[in-house]
Amino acid sequence: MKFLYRYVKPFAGIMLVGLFIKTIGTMSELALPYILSYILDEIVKSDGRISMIVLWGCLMIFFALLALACNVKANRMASKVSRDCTENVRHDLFYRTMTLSGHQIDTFTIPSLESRITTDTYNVQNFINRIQRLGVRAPILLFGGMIVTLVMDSYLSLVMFGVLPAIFLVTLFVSRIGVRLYTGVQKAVDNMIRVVREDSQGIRVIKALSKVKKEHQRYDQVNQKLVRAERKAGLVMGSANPIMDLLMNLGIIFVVLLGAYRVMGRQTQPGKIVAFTQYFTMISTALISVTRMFMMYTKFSASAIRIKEVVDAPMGLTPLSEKKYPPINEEGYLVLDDVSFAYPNSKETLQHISFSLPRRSSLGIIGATGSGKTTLINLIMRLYDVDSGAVRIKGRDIRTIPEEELHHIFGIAMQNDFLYSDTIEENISFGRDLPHESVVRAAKIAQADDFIMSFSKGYTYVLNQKATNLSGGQKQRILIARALAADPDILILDDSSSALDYKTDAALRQAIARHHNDATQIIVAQRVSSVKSCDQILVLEEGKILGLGDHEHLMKTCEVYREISESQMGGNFVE
Ligand SMILES: Nc1ncnc2c1ncn2[C@@H]1O[C@H](COP(=O)(O)OP(=O)(O)OP(=O)(O)O)[C@@H](O)[C@H]1O
Repeated sequence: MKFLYRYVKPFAGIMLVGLFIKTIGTMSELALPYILSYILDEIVKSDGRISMIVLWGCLMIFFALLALACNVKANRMASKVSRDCTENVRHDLFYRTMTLSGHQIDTFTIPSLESRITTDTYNVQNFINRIQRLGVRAPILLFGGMIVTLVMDSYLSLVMFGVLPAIFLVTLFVSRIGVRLYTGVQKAVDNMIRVVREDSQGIRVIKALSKVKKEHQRYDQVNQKLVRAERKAGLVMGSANPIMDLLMNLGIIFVVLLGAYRVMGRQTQPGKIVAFTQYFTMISTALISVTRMFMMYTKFSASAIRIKEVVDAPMGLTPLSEKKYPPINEEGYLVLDDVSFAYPNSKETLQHISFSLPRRSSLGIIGATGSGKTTLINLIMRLYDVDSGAVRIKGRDIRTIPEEELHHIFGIAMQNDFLYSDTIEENISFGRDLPHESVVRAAKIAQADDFIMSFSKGYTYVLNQKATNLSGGQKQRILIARALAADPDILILDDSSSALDYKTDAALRQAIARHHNDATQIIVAQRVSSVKSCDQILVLEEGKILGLGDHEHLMKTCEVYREISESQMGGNFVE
């Protein structure tokens, strides 16, 4: 796995030390049955001097303690390596997930990205940990045990080896079935989590529409599916270990019976039989571990590939060379030049969009739902790249502007943006360490200061998850304050005042016009009243421009705009 090698490489030294310690521990374990047989067959039989028995007994205790100390130390080192190594994988994976282009996110899908960061990294951590713990121990016990027993009594060893293939085949079979069954259990768990998530998010509407009983039944169904999957897995896997124990016990019985026969014929000694039973347990346990490691490898490599796909995904939106997209000397501050765009596997969402927005002017965008308004904003912010045409700011193609620089130009509030479960202050400041005065100023302009100050804790009032302790209009005003707080050059309000009453909406627009007259504004709205005073209004329909101009111009020239306007307010607006 070349991809993981770069993450494991920095820990190669500590891993080697850990493996060396593990080797000493395992060798010590391997020595114990041999010493035992030596005590029983040689020392007890020769003169039985108690001092010698104590001496060899102490040696056994020494090896047992050495094995314990080495294994504990090596296991701790293995845990550290797997933890630190996976931390780096997770770090890179999270960073890359955050820097994927819109196209890439659509292709990977969000649930899949979530499970790559959680389940897949967990599988990788588990494997790196196990391979260090068992990767040395199991082969040494397996092959070392075989060699020692062959040296002690080759005849008995061959009998013992005869049982091993049966253990190997049963382990392989059980592990294969186990993977399949537990994948089924995992799917059932995912399903249950999905239903719980949906129901807990929609609990209010479920209650309001008296759907509690129906949702209860839906939950019961997925819950029962999970129980059935777990029962099936439990039944099959529950008999796996006893079968394995049975095979091992049968092997031991063979060894003891045959050993007894050979002891009677003076071909071997009783101490060796005792040692053989112990070696047999060691060897078969090691064999089971090796087989399971191979099965684990399949799961691990699938997860590693899924992680690699994201970490090594080509940087979708890196700045491109100005040679390819040279700056243009033009009047407009924000210019869209014949832009067309389609989402993957979809028909063209935007077609031939052009407009030029002077600095400090405002653009309203209006159109039916699904007409492409948000998509246009996504392109202006370069969350997606245009398929053809260009978006330019101050004559520079945005594809040539580094992401950090580009995104500093914008302040944006979207309709369903998220709020953290944190203080209102932090939700407005948004990790930008803005001074308190800037936060308050933004909240005042966003018409949010009054309701914030009505909370006893004011700006330190803590929001619930998903801000359920705020009304829809209050949430929108906090989001608008967030967009305003850093004094952006381009302010984008994407359907972000839809929950405000007309009066508050009008006050908000006036305050923005007064305090942010330096900013170039783009306002996406469903209400004509929200865009009426903009310098230019863009009317979109099915991704095409139907009209572009100010309110008066559009009322005369754009039938769709006139219809929307008249249907909403009979052509007149309450400000
Ligand atoms: N990530 C996406 N992948 C594929 N298609 C998408 C994606 N996002 C939006 N679309 C589609 O693109 C079209 C335009 O969507 P967009 O969100 O831009 O419309 P909108 O005018 O902002 O709508 P609304 O007013 O309802 O927010 C819709 O048909 C939508 O289904």
